[in-house]
Amino acid sequence: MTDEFTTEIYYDDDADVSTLDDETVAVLGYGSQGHAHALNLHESGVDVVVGLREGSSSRSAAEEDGLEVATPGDAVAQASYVSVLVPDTVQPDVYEQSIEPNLESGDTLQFAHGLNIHYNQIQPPEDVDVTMVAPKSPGHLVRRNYENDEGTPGLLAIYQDTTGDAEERALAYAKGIGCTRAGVIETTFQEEVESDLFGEQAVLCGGVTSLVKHGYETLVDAGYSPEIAYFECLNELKLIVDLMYEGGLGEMWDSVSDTAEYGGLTRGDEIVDEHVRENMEQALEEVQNGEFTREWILENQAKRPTYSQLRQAEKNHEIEDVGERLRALFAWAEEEAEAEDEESVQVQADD
Ligand SMILES: NC(=O)C1=CN([C@@H]2O[C@H](COP(=O)(O)OP(=O)(O)OC[C@H]3O[C@@H](n4cnc5c(N)ncnc54)[C@H](O)[C@@H]3O)[C@@H](O)[C@H]2O)C=CC1
Ligand SMILES: CC(=O)[C@](C)(O)C(=O)O
Ligand SMILES: [Mg+2]
Ligand SMILES: [Mg+2]
Repeated sequence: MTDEFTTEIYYDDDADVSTLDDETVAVLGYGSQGHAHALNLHESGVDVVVGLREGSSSRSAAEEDGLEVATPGDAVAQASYVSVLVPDTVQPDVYEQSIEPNLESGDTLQFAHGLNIHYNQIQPPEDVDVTMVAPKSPGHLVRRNYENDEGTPGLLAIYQDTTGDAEERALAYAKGIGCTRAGVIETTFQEEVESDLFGEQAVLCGGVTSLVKHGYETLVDAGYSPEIAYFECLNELKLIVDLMYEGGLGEMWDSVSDTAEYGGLTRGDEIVDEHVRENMEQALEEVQNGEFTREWILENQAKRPTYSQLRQAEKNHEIEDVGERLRALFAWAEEEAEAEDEESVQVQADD
């Protein structure tokens, strides 16, 4: 642990996976996060059982990966540590049907995102620990980083500590999935949920795809070739972000030309301007006051009409077609396609 920062950050030396030696961890769900947590914990020496419904297509993937699989209810009954890694929208049902009836006093209920606890969709009994270890990464990279002896930063929060050991056990879990290699920040469920929802909407997923599409469309509508627009606005973004990831904004500015730096510094804030900032504040407010979550819950109750439509429109965007054709011609594309095939056999998230 270090006190150089505004908040506590834990590293490998602060955690001991053997804290979980006498426990069985039930990992419910074998999707993006589920497969990564289950496999990383298993390889860290933790006793893992994966909880999946009979007939779930994830079952064969988990079994082929050498993991023990049971129904969600049986997995919870066997375990003292229950990691809830089914989609946020199904967690309340899974909780009601399979978790609650099989929870015992002193068990731990562990989440990778605090949505259902923070917005009161799951109300656990008072005699269990409720914790969160939330990797700040897509699940597939939690797995890839672990396999490459690297780590993924994560957040840790304790909502309820009845045993007195909640923190120690959550740290052991965080170490087991590889998060303490990169740093685990202590936070609250509220701070994790609000910052995570804001981040994915405004910057990571929503903001960046919108920026890419606007850039692409501006060029193509002005008569430039779709292939050039794709390389300029999508492909090269990864290369630029890699530099920021490695060395901050400064390393990126140092690597690009002075012309790019001057153009970026003068035009960037004119394009992504104060109005965008106001929109971000609005999105944050809708997260904070629960409006976004209410909308998402109702959208699911209505069987996702808006979500399905928007997903389809995104799939149909011209940039997806151009990109697919260009990526297929990358010299290393065959190797990548093979690796992806292997991964998709391993992880079938939607079943
Ligand atoms: N996707 C990501 O990279 C991240 C996800 N999280 C959080 O992790 C949790 C899990 O999210 P993902 O990994 O994206 O989920 P996912 O959508 O990849 O999970 C699918 C898995 O859940 C199982 N499943 C689906 N419906 C089920 C049901 N009714 N009963 C039992 N099992 C069911 C499927 O069989 C599959 O194994 C969520 O709380 C999410 O917010 C946190 C950080 C990043
Ligand atoms: C990958 C991640 O951390 C997200 C964007 O918060 C999520 O998938 O929910
Ligand atoms: Mg996140
Ligand atoms: Mg998220």
